[in-house]
Amino acid sequence: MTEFRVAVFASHEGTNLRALHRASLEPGMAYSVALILSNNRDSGALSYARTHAIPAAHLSGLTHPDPVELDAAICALLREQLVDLIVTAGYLKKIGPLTLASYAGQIINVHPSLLPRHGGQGMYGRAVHEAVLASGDPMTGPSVHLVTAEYDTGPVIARHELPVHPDDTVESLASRVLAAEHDLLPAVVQYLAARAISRPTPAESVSTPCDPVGAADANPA
Ligand SMILES: Nc1nc2c(c(=O)[nH]1)N[C@@H](CN(C=O)c1ccc(C(=O)N[C@@H](CCC(=O)O)C(=O)O)cc1)CN2
Ligand SMILES: NCC(=O)N[C@@H]1O[C@H](COP(=O)([O-])[O-])[C@@H](O)[C@H]1O
Repeated sequence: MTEFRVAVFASHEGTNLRALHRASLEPGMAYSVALILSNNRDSGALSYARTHAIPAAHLSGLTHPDPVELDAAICALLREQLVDLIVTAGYLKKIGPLTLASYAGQIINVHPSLLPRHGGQGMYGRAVHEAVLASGDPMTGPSVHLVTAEYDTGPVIARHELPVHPDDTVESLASRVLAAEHDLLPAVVQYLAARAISRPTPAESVSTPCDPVGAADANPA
């Protein structure tokens, strides 16, 4: 493998996407941001893609009302773009079973709390920091984890622990955690890219097809 191609999924501003892309341009970095995908056609993430000439797509319930077809379209685009790793960063929709099966072990997410605390359905953005403050936790910080079927339940790959200050607000906590995400996520992606490039791909390894039959065959029940 000579190039490690990363797809970034974002729903709104995409500050993590920008940090990942900026980091990828530094000397010695082993990955490139090859595709940006958003479920929000007005997102800052798609604006960033346009201004930086990064291939991008809006795929959502608007473009594909049927969730199964949306899942298949996302998976097919990833295969077409020869993506090696998917990063969800501020992406607020569930990755579907077809894409999960086709990219098992190749999808990571950044979450703004120390998982497994304060994750799951409804736990995104402000709600996470509100939960941290309400719990009285002395520590918080971003987690990067493998993406599995249910929200925020995959194995944690890395975390960055930060103290919660007595005078912290949702805004001050969000700002400090987000800044830590912008360092942690590129470091994790760089590690995964360098590891993949250092390991020759076994000749017999094949990508798992996106079609339901192919995916099922590849991962028999
Ligand atoms: N299959 C998976 N998909 C995704 C995961 C995951 O772990 N498995 N992580 C999320 C990111 N995330 C937390 O890090 C997260 C995002 C969104 C939600 C949520 O409750 N979303 C709402 C819809 C919100 C909206 O449409 O504006 C919902 O599903 O009701 C929870 C956690 C990315 N995908
Ligand atoms: N559970 C998902 C979640 O809360 N994701 C969070 O969305 C924020 C915005 O990201 P962005 O600035 O990169 O768009 C980030 O803090 C990210 O951890």
